[in-house]
Amino acid sequence: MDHFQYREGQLYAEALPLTELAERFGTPLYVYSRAMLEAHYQAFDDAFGEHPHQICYAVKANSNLAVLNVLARLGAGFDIVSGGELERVLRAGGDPHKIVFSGVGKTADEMIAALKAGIHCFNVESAAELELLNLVAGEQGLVAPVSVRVNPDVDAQTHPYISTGLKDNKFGVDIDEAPALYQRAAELPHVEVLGVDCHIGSQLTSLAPFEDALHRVLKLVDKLSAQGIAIRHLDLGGGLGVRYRDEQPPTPAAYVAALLKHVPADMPIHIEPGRAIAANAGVFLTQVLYLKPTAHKNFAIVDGAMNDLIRPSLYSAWQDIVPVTPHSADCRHWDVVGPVCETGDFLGKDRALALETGDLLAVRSAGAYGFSMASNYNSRNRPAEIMVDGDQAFIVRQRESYDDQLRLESLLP
Ligand SMILES: Cc1ncc(COP(=O)(O)O)c(C=O)c1O
Ligand SMILES: N[C@@H](CCCC[NH3+])C(=O)O
Repeated sequence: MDHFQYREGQLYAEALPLTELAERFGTPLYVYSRAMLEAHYQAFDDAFGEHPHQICYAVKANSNLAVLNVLARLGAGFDIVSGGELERVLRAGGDPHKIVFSGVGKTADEMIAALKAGIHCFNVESAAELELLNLVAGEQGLVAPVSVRVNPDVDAQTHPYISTGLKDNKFGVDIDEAPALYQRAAELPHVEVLGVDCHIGSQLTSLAPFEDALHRVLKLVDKLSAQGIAIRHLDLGGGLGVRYRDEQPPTPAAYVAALLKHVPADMPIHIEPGRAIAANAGVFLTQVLYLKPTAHKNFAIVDGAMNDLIRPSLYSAWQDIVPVTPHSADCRHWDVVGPVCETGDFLGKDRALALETGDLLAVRSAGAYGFSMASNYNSRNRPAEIMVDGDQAFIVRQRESYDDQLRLESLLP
């Protein structure tokens, strides 16, 4: 259910009008719906039924502590890719035993922190990483639980920047080379083989690539079993897409059903959804500063920019932009652009909107890869983040101040 709905001519977040949130907290502003985060998580969890599983929310999608905490309370695990994400999960009350650690460039320090925290599994992405992990774990007097992230060479049919399961991509270990690496892992004293991991890309809108990848993973599991290496879980990654415009991604239920069709009933499955949990649970609220109609194009200059929400600039991603209080000023086509000094600074192009200066706009589907990819480019303070829960709104991250931005810098003596 969409909890960003119009009521009496105003867009609401759950039981609160967005106009009220803009007044109280200012713009630009990220607004999340707790009910939607929970419902999206629950949809995955319910879909597994009795099948043993762990949903490891991909922290990179939205790493706000309150978001992580809401999910941790539901029993979520977490997929992390850095020491910073580990720290966030721990501070948000996440269970370290439900953390999987992905990423091609884990440092020794990050490995140590994760080992000490007692994470569930390292998703190892290269032979060199496996050797370092073994060494580091040995030095700590510990054994590192591992899966090898395999690259199955499957085309995820998504934007080339967010495809990860092709031979050309930097991620994972060529699936044909995986048996040898597992053999090596089995021989190393300070790693213990737990599972196989695979993540082929993000914003997938059909099931076929997931199923292709799964077939290849299951073949590998058989091969490994013949080698005497038992696999105790499958981590099938994240990547389920969402509807930004007119995409029709499979539901979590259909996605999970497609996986379960192929996997033996006693084989635990981990998945790492990020976007499908967070994207549509958030909006990015921005206010029109100036209208600049020209002979060729109409520009609506808003107070939110590419530093706050970079997906449109980075991937030419389309996100819906809707008026918070629709009115009947004359409707034109606008490029909705920010104050940043880059031609590529836009939130949307050629949008049919009736606009007046001071209007509030909501960029939909902004809960994932929104704030988590924000920067201070042009020395702009990053926006505040608000979590709405029914008729209550909580500041879950304050708006940055100039002092916040400059705290770590200093002049020469
Ligand atoms: C290893 C890994 N797991 C999970 C995810 C989450 O992907 P998504 O947000 O598309 O579900 C990503 C990002 O693509 C990833 O790299
Ligand atoms: N950041 C990307 C997705 C990359 C997923 C991370 N592996 C997006 O906004 O769509």
